[in-house]
Amino acid sequence: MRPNGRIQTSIELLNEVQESPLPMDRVVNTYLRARRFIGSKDRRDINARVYGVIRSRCRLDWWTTQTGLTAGNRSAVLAYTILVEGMKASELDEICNGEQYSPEKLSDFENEALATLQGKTLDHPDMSQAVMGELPDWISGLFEQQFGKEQAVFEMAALQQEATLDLRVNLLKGDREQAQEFLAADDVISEKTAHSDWGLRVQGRTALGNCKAFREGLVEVQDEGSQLIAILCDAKPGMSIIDLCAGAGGKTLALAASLGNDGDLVAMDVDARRLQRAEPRMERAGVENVRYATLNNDNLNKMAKKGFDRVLVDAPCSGSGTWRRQPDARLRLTKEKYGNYQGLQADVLEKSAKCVKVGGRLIYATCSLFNGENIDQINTFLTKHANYTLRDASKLWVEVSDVPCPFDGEVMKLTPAQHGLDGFFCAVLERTA
Ligand SMILES: C[S@@+](CC[C@H](N)C(=O)[O-])C[C@H]1O[C@@H](n2cnc3c(N)ncnc32)[C@H](O)[C@@H]1O
Repeated sequence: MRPNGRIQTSIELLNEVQESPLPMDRVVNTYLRARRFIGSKDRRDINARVYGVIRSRCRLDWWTTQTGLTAGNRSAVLAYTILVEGMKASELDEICNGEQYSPEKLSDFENEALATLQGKTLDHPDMSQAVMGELPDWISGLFEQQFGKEQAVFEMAALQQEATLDLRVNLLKGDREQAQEFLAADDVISEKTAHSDWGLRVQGRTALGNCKAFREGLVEVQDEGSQLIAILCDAKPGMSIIDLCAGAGGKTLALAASLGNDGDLVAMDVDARRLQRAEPRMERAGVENVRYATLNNDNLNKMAKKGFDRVLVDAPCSGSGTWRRQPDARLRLTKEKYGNYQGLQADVLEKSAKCVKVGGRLIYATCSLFNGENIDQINTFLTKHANYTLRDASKLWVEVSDVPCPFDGEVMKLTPAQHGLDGFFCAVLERTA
């Protein structure tokens, strides 16, 4: 592929990402899978540009607006080639020749505007905090409210970094030392994670599908922060547990390992297709005691009759804590969607309350950084449910792990800037009557 073909493909791919309701990584994979003729070097180039543009989209739009260009995928990619890739404006003009597979020829206006970007850097001192933080204004405002002006800058910057690749070792199949050996045999170097004693952090990027440790279920991909939520569930062999928003089973797998295949584990979700994706993962991991149930009133009533030791509510949320991994998600979140998530969270918390037995625990978690989805939900719940009490999570931590507690206070709040992990929230409530 020639450079102009790569640039045009990047523009087309960004158009597809914009039009699809699916997460960016799925759109990119589907697009490239359908075009096997695109070679590996071209793929790497296109991938790097497409993700680079999304990660710097607010700053690129700031620049294109300054120059009078219409903000859009074409302008953003063209500006990116100059501001980030260091291409000369004259070279860009030459290669955008309008021939087959090339971007449309640059207009005189585009040409002049793009030429003014040459020699400039992506960052500019006149950019607002929101633009520098690569967030829409209203979300930048939420960060400021939440963390204060100074810390908000660090949190927003941390969300722009690439996330690490963390694995959870499946204790049903082996331990961390064994997993490290297996991975090393496939040239994957890892180190033990600091806070989760089930975790390994992989150096660099790797195709895990080629590793025996992954294929045989000894390791699963799971951010260390997400592992800490499973640790706080304090699941023990023989317990009964519902994972109420199990999705494709990330946390169910961790809970299953704690149960050691002894106990009753129910994976529920409103989305039956997501639950189906959990099944092969459970099989690979050697999990034998999980049952699946759609999250509906009938099934909830059945679960309520039984009463469970633990109910994990890994609630649907804005996902703001995971924006290092999904840089497109921050551009897709609207005020309306954010409000809807809060409604869903209150609803699912309410539903879960009746499934916990007296003395049992309700564990509420999100991968959001915002109080509106986190502590505010817990406070509202507690005002309505006098039979629940908040257990101090940092004290509980000492009972469940030998590793020093990675957070302070009654609830777990992890942030990319403070912990180097995805952002997570977790509160443990105990049913007293
Ligand atoms: C954060 S994800 C769960 C991730 C999963 N626990 C894991 O560790 O891989 C939230 C899940 O909540 C489910 N969910 C539950 N109730 C929902 C509702 N009312 N509307 C939308 N999604 C809901 C979604 O289908 C989604 O799978």
